[in-house]
Amino acid sequence: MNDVFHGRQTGIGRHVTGLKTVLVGGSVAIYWLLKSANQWYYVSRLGREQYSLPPGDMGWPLIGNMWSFLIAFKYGDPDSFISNMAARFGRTGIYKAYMFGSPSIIVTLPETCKQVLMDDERFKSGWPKSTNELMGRKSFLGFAGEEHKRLRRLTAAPINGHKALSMYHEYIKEVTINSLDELAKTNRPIEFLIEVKKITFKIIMHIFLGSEVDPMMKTLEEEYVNLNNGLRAMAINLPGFAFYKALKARKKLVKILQAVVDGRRARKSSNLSETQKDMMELLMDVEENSRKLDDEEIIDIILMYLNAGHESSAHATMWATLFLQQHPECLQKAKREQEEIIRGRPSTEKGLIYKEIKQMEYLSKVIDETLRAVTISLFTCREAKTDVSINGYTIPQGWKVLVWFRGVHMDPENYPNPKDFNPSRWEENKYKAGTFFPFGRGTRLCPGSDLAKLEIYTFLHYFLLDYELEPLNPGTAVTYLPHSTPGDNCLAKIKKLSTSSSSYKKV
Ligand code: HEM
Repeated sequence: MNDVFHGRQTGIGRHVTGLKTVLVGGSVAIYWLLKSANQWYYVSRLGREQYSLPPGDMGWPLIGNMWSFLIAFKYGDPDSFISNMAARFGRTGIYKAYMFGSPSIIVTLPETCKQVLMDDERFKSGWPKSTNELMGRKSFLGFAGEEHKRLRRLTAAPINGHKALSMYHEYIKEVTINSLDELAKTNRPIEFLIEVKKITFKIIMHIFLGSEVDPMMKTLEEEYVNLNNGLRAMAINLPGFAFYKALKARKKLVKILQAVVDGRRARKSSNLSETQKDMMELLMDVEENSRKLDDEEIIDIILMYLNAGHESSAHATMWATLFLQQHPECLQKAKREQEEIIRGRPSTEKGLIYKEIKQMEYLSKVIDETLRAVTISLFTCREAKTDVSINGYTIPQGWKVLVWFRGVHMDPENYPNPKDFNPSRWEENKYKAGTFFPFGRGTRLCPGSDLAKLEIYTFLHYFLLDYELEPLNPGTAVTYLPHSTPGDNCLAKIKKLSTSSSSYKKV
């Protein structure tokens, strides 16, 4: 009996084991099929080129590698996204992946990044359609070749060079001094990042639109927040989604800017001298080969510049201040340098002189180290115009190329102990040349880099001499998307030092 029972049980057991094997085998097969589907779909149709693709893994259907990307950047160590690829596929510095809805090649070695950024013959801008839609079809973000060059030439000159920058410097000082004074007077906790954003927004508005939009500053700022949120969201144009809100914000911003253009055209000729003209005025005056820029061009270019020109500078300024607060020995060194500058200043001068910035050797290392450690633009995006061979690997035509600046800046081969904030790594002969890309490279090199640095130097000069940052939640977790940001936006008190020494007058 026992044997019969036992025998029957063994029979059922065999069935169960068989079923289990089928289920496990089936799951493995489904897992394998799903895991290979993307790779199979995008790679197999390349023909012979597939055999020279870089190593990598194209992730799951539709989402590709976005899970690993989001998990690393939202819940773990952001740099594990690239270091895991290096661990799995070797330190080739070039990997195939599927990112942001496109088959992509990620490049992380300095030489490879440079090769891509410097080659306009074979690569073009690769931002998704949604980004171009939000920035405007006539902003030059999506343009290539001669048209890109022309619009760059027209717009980069007025915000670069000694003459333009020394003129803007006066306004930057005024806004910085007054804003810091007000922040210290509130004597209550403020979100430091948000307050710095207000400063950089005011500055960029002034440079591009003069004082005309001052009464609308708050509305413009709010609409820019919505526009920015949409730039990093899925392009779903349905109520409730960030992209939908961003398109609405764009419409409002265009309406405001159009009203400014109309007002100026109605006033016909302004009496402003060339140096007093803001960017809108300059763009309205441009005439090349008897062709003037139309309203849509002027508005899209300004809209793009205003967007690119305030958030990034604000993050850099906030992080430099916070890093110094967290590293007292660097803070003291930076402070001593500013005090030294003041001591050498003629008594007739009341505030920071533009040319004194050249004397801020240590502060320049602090700023470079901040730009490296934070890498405000994580990556940029290009698209291969044709099949391109790099380091023996093929980048197929039409694939996106993600130039992963953060990967370069956080690679211990380029920067030992990359997570440490260490301005002294920028001392002569200590760093590896060609490994620093805070503002990109090539024809799309950031046209606002000098202006951004001027804002940061000016802010730090006054801050170091006269103020102290007291974060209320030191050690608060950092979020990494879209930019590295303290979770509490750096909730802090700004205190005026009793030894305040900048010798400025409130403007
Ligand atoms: C710390 C602050 C800033 C950082 C880290 C930064 C970073 C960058 C980077 C990496 C690029 C190159 C993108 C590419 O290669 O595709 C870029 C482009 C650009 N930046 Fe900046 N930027 C900053 C401030 C500014 C400011 C203040 C302005 C405006 C006055 C500005 C305007 C632009 C524009 C218009 C482009 C597009 C250039 C083109 O496509 O030709 N940026 N920026």
